[in-house]
Amino acid sequence: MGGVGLVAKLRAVLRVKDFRKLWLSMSLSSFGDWLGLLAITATATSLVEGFAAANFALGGVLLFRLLPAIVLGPLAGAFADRFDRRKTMVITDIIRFALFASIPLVDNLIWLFVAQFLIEAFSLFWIPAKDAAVPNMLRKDQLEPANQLSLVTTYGLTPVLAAIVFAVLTSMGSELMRLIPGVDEVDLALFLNALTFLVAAFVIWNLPSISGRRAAGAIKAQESFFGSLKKGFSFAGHTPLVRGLVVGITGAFAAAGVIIATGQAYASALGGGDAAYGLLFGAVFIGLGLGIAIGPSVARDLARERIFGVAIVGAGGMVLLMSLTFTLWIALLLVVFMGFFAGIAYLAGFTLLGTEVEDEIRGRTFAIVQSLVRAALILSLAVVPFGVGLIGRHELDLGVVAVPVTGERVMLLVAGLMALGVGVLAYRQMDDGRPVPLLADVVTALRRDTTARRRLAGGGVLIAFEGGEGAGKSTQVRRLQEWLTSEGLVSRATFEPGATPSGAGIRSIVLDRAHTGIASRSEALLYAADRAQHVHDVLRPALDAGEVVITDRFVDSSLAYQGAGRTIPLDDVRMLSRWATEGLEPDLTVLLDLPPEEGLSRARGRAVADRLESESLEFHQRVRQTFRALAEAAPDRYLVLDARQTPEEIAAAIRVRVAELLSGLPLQTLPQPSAAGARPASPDGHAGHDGAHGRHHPHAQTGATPQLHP
Ligand SMILES: Nc1ncnc2c1ncn2[C@@H]1O[C@H](COP(=O)(O)OP(=O)(O)OP(=O)(O)O)[C@@H](O)[C@H]1O
Ligand SMILES: Cc1cn([C@H]2C[C@H](O)[C@@H](COP(=O)(O)O)O2)c(=O)[nH]c1=O
Repeated sequence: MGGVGLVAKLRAVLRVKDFRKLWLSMSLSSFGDWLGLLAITATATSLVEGFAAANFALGGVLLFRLLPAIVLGPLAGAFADRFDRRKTMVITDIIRFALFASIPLVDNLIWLFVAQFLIEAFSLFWIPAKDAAVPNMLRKDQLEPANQLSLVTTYGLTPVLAAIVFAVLTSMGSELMRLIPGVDEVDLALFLNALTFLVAAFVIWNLPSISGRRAAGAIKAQESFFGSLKKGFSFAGHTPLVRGLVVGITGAFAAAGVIIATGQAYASALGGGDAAYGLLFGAVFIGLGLGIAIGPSVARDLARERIFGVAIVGAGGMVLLMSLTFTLWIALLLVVFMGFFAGIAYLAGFTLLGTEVEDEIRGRTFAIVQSLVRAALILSLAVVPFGVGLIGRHELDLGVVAVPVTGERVMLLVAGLMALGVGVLAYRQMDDGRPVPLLADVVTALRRDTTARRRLAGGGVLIAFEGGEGAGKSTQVRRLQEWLTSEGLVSRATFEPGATPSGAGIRSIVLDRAHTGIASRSEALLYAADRAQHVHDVLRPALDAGEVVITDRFVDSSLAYQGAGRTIPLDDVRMLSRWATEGLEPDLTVLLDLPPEEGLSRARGRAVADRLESESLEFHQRVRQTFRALAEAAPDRYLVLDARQTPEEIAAAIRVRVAELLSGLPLQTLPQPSAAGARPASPDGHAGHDGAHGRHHPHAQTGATPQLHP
């Protein structure tokens, strides 16, 4: 029942009808875009003669693609925030259809540049409108899988599909000319591309939800266009989270520009030619794809604000190592990792922009990021080749070895350092001051240690006492609570079954010997129902308040009694308990181990045997063996004690282990430890507890655990 798999999440996202339609039309446009890029670059080079001219034409196409964003990007964002997003998208799609279709019809390089510039300019209005609309169609938790789907489609699937279609069209070349006179494969690709925009316009027209509140006229233009533009910049500059995202994404793209610009020189320095360059290029995409696809499940519940900075630092580290690498396969590995971290950062940044920025200003924020990203790319692509040329190729003689110092390596080193710097800067800007140290946060997230994560985040500490009948659990729970109180910590003692009003009813059903014939499964369900209520009413609230919570029995009792005792498969009982507790696990389980004969005789000396105590000795032996097996399987989380020792000896051993567990954690502390007396025991012999009331100590405060004296 653990985490929901990615496939299930994607399915859930695709079940949202409007998002599904938008995603399909986005995929179609993206396919058209890639096909168009291939066709346009082919057209550009075919319209001129000679190697230099072809390269100039190619560079011109890319420059005209990136250039408009710098000037028009922020304007487009303000537009997306002020006007009906659906109409903006439909109109820009129709214009892009006309512009793409005009390229083969006009068949001229200047017009190709102009059309390319205009297409890019209109795309700038389409993208923030779409980016800002998507978060309104989905729940917050669905945005990450939705972004995963969109990014993998745009950068993984559609370019490959477009390349295949283009290759097929190219191979059909002359056939095609015969079939449609005057139309070659490049023309056809461009016409096809144009058509995808027309289809997208039609689909989007039929998606009123894209307009959001704008369609209802809820958003009135109270400020001037330039006023709203200024507000967008001021928001991005003054909101720490957005500022961190902008700095991080821009810096990361500047570093990416350096890698693109040095790629060929780096590949040849590694002793490879075009093939090595191709491999390095492919490795980036493999890494990116992996980062986007599996990054969230690796990072799990690490806060996205933290993942973002950490991933940029990770990518920077990889680039830094690349600059020092002389072996192709190591470089390839580093590039995959670099892409992996970059993919994680991109997805986290994109998702945060969608979830954390209000709809009202989202379009402008996306647009500012877009513009800065493109500006950073252009700047890197323009400046880096100069730097590489200027530095040239040298050798640094270190006596034992001569180290080559080359332009591309120095540039990569600079890019790596720059990424490290912006990663740290972004992390500092975006960190919301959570008390968990970064390393512990990352390690516990990677280990999926949810219990340690709760503890570290000030979410209290849960200690469970387990063992057979009469093992001395209630005695030790009471002693531990008294000691914690004397040490100045707010603690709560509770028990299962029966600590809540409904639980008390369940307790009397399951333990009353008059209730014969309760089926094993219904017994398991009754204990699970008691536990669910206990977690909801008592354990969770107390933990959320940062208390040390001690429970006399928890999940292990169900595993031992209903699992081993009643012979219900352990996995079924485990699943049921996990569902009832929503995955809550103790930080420490103290197992008081005692031969059942001895425990039963102690218990019988106390009161008449209840329904469970009256079970056979074999039943209780199976219970004991299961408790022990559970403890053996996870020794870090258990303290197993021989319950034949004196109560004092047992209590002392427990105090030592608990002191170790609590050391340095942020917990609720009592202002004056001596003033707080121990709580009285409840009438049924269990240590005192606040039960369902969930009261918190009136003068308690959260702070680091004081020095404990076990
Ligand atoms: N270490 C010990 N040695 C001998 N007797 C003990 C010890 N600890 C507790 N006892 C006694 O054993 C009896 C059962 O103790 P306690 O109620 O603490 O056990 P328990 O594990 O909570 O039992 P149950 O699960 O049946 O409620 C009590 O009479 C108690 O005084
Ligand atoms: C939580 C839990 C308990 N049991 C059994 C174990 C004992 O026989 C009783 C509880 O009695 P106690 O005096 O309060 O210890 O219930 C169980 O079978 N399954 C469980 O999940």
